[in-house]
Amino acid sequence: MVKGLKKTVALVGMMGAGKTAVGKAIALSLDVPFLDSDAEIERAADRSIAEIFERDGERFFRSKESQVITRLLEDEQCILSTGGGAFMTAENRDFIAAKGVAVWLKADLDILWQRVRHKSTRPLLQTDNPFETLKELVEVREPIYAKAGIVVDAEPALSIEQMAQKVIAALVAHGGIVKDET
Ligand SMILES: Nc1ncnc2c1ncn2[C@@H]1O[C@H](COP(=O)(O)OP(=O)(O)OP(=O)(O)O)[C@@H](O)[C@H]1O
Ligand SMILES: O=C(O)C1=C[C@@H](O)[C@@H](O)[C@H](O)C1
Ligand SMILES: [Mg+2]
Repeated sequence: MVKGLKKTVALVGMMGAGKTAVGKAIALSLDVPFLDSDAEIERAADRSIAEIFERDGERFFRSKESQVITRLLEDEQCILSTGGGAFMTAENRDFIAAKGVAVWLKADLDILWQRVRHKSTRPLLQTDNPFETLKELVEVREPIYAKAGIVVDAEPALSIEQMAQKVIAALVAHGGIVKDET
């Protein structure tokens, strides 16, 4: 049985990659806490991400995001799902590497688009051509996500639970992250 964590696992990757959905399933399976930086920011501000972007702007959101990630990485080991843009900031990447390990859930543009196209909760995609915006974000961000210590490919055929088990297998293969690897 694989249970417990020696260090916090920060899931990084694009909107729709499954950081939140798969992160919850990983935490349940490992019997560790699950935290989501987007949800923590919304809770602290008592407003949705869309409202925060609209009223206070992206800069304000990014500064809250860094604060929340710093705080959560100081707490008990957990599965930490980050927002899609969090890993773009060097300070966030350095802090994640110092306190835990980053896992990039790597999903291709088609999968991402299928998952985000009907949702209006992602302010960065409120453009005239959201598919093109998503494509541009993927192109700019992929080389930076690639700095994560572990990369797990999201195959379209895999369910949330199957993806969770694939990530856990990658954590075990890496060594030094999960507690009981027997
Ligand atoms: N492996 C999967 N199989 C089927 N559906 C999935 C899978 N992974 C995620 N989904 C679905 O895709 C949608 C987006 O996933 P999720 O919210 O977890 O993405 P995210 O990476 O947290 O995005 P964001 O950066 O915007 O928070 C959700 O509806 C989720 O249920
Ligand atoms: O990719 C991004 O920059 C974002 C992703 C979401 O998780 C939220 O953090 C927000 O919508 C910004
Ligand atoms: Mg999420």
